[in-house]
Amino acid sequence: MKWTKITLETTSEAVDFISGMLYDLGIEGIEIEDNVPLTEEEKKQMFVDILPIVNEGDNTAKVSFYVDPADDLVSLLMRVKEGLKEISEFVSVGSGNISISDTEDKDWINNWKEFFKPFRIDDSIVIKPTWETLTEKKPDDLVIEIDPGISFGTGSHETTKLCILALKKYLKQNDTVLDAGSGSGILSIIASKLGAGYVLGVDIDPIATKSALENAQVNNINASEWNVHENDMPNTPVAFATANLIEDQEIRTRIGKDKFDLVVANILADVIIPLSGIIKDNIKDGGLFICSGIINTKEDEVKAALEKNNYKIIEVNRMGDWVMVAGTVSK
Ligand SMILES: C[S@@+](CC[C@H](N)C(=O)[O-])C[C@H]1O[C@@H](n2cnc3c(N)ncnc32)[C@H](O)[C@@H]1O
Repeated sequence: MKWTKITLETTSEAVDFISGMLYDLGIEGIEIEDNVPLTEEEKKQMFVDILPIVNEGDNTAKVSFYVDPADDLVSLLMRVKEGLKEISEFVSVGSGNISISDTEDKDWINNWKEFFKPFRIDDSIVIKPTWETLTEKKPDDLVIEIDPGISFGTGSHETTKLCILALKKYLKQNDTVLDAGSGSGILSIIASKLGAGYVLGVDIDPIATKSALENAQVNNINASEWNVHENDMPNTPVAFATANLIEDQEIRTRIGKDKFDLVVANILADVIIPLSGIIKDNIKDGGLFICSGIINTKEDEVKAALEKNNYKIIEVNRMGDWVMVAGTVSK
């Protein structure tokens, strides 16, 4: 199958905002050609879902992404242009020229693999692509093996890292966990390995739920402690779909009194804001909502939504242009 490749010509300082805007439009697998050299630390943290192609140079950049030619390209490009206009109000977007070309499926589905190498989230959590060999391992390392396929969730994106660090800090042994927008299953798997009693992953994308199941198997997650469900109502907010799943008797029994100890959602600010209100009823008194996928321009909106819904915000953490907010529920 041929894909349509869209390339935006822009500036280095606009790249993160444009990536966030495309991400808000549901576009993943973005490719960046950035003419500002990265530091060694930045290279380590680079978002592998966004392939880094780094040149020395002049502050110009190109952001490319791929769409199915059957999609409504005209509407999408109009939304991209509106997004560029909004971004240009606070940062230079350069020429903003857009070019369109065709490409083969395998070009972008597989070539990112060469950039995805084992890496550390912190001093004890290591993410390893399933096809790589780990050369340096400490005795207490928790090694998670991941093949995200074309789903989101290599662990290298700042939002995933922020969620992993929060899970490590707050998850208690035997907690019941909902991973809303589970993608490759990376957060579900880590929650399970950190001692969760039961984890339910939910994703709108059937390719993601399949990949999450495969990754759970690779990581030897006990099927009785883990489950992933497809949100088969694509136009329904994840919270409503989740509430439906919670009607499932087996799941109700597993999570106990229909409520989770912890909900983690790395989706998008625009999904998290309504989700925070709806999901609160499915979080135990004193339980925790960890949310990320929030570009920094939306931090205040998300915090206001949590406060309005009576969460007590206990932590806000930031990495690059991305934010994680954690709030406890008190009824
Ligand atoms: C940013 S990815 C996060 C993946 C993984 N949890 C991580 O942290 O790397 C967001 C995921 O949410 C899913 N998603 C978006 N909207 C959703 C909805 N309404 N219901 C369920 N999943 C949704 C997407 O398909 C995607 O896999």
